[in-house]
Amino acid sequence: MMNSVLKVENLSISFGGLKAVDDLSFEIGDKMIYGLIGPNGAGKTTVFNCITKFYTPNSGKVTFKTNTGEQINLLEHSVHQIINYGLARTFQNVELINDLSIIDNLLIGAHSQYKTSALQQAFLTPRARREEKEHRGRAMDILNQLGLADKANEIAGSQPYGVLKNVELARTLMSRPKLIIIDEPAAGLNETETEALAEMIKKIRDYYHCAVLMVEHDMGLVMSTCERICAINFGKKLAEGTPDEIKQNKEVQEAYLGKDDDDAEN
Ligand SMILES: Nc1ncnc2c1ncn2[C@@H]1O[C@H](COP(=O)(O)OP(=O)(O)OP(=O)(O)O)[C@@H](O)[C@H]1O
Repeated sequence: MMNSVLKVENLSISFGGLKAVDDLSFEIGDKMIYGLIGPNGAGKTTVFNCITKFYTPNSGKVTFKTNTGEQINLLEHSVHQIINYGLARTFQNVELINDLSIIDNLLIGAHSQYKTSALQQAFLTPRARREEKEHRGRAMDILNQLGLADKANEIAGSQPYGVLKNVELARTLMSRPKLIIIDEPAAGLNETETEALAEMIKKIRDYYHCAVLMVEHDMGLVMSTCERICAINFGKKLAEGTPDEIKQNKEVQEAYLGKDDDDAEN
């Protein structure tokens, strides 16, 4: 049996008469970079929204191995609890505070980790000051490790979109995640930025030993980054396997290109 960090079992959700996700199961191994792919409207974002608690599925189970090794059913916990258990996410549109520096944006990402109260922080008690210093040190270590140290004091709003995507990923590390879920990371990036992002995702996994689930439309990024891929269409699993297995799978090819390749080219 796989040593998994996330196990999705028989997940289903309907909107009116439409089965957006239909009895879907897949499993992500510890420290694995995993891709969930599918054509437009396949149900990827809906799966993502069920895992991150934005939607409540009609049925199914999502088991997550927390940073203390405990197995929990995510569907029974609040979003706030989930972050503390070691599950972090990024958004399709970068969600950073434009007026703050890059390092301050990372410090905001550490918010769930603070042990001092808001009042202690407001009055900068010695304990709060110590804690702030620790978090600043960790933020700087992360920026250093990921090659972003020279950007630490730059104002987020002044940076190109590609850099901000990397910063958003760096910020997730402040909560010491076991799994980072990334929603359509290539959206809005050019080819060079997408390649840089792929390198960043691999670095994050290698240095911080966390698994990554990427929900993505762009096959190039997924094929070059993921170790395993689950392809879905109409909410159902089409195939699961290595990038090569997925590339060669007839059903996946048909879902992306249409049944007749000649038609797809025209
Ligand atoms: N809140 C909702 N209400 C009604 N229908 C929805 C809702 N969310 C998603 N759907 C429908 O569920 C299906 C799956 O949509 P979803 O956004 O999950 O696909 P996707 O694979 O993420 O597509 P894309 O690559 O275009 O983002 C679609 O038919 C969509 O219209």
